[in-house]
Amino acid sequence: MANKSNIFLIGPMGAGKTTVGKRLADTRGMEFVDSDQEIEARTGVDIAYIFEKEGEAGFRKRERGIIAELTGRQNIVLATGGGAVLEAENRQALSARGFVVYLHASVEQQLARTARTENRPLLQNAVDRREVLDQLFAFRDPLYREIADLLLQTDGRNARVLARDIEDHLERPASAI
Ligand SMILES: Nc1ncnc2c1ncn2[C@@H]1O[C@H](COP(=O)(O)OP(=O)(O)OP(=O)(O)O)[C@@H](O)[C@H]1O
Ligand SMILES: O=C(O)C1=C[C@@H](O)[C@@H](O)[C@H](O)C1
Ligand SMILES: [Mg+2]
Repeated sequence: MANKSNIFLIGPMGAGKTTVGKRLADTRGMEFVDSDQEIEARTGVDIAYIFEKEGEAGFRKRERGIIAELTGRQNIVLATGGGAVLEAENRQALSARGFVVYLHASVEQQLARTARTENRPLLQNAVDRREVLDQLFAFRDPLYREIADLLLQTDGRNARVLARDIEDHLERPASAI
């Protein structure tokens, strides 16, 4: 049976997974974990460096290990990386072990919120960031939807309101979710 004591946030870069996740964990008194930050803390280097040394494949392997471990915990709010849903193994673990919230954002909004590219090597050297975000989104949106228990549009909505929306959904009787 799904462990609904965990809340897993998925969605593209700039959807607000880290920002909303922290806020939600604070208000619910839950532990907040971010898979990107966890990978950096454990390796002692940043994501861009891992991409540079090991390629995207190396990063995905580390991400898979972290997601397998973190989804085994209880009572956490987990903000995942934008590409976590690419791996079938991650999708399976996320959907089986928690309540999955897809934070949706239009490419326009993603673009505005990802001006800082340090932790986003896929955007760092892009000639056309919009085109990259467009392509990633076209491929990944169905994967996010596949495992989402709840989809929230984030365009023009602030993190406080979004965290409260998630809270409201969780307070509803299971049959209404
Ligand atoms: N709902 C929101 N409204 C306005 N700004 C936001 C909102 N959510 C996040 N932001 C801002 O957008 C930027 C990206 O947010 P955040 O890092 O939380 O995204 P993310 O989904 O975790 O991205 P990534 O997949 O790259 O980790 C931050 O500067 C954050 O302050
Ligand atoms: O969308 C992606 O593939 C990524 C998003 C970030 O959260 C990081 O996990 C990394 O930059 C890759
Ligand atoms: Mg994040």
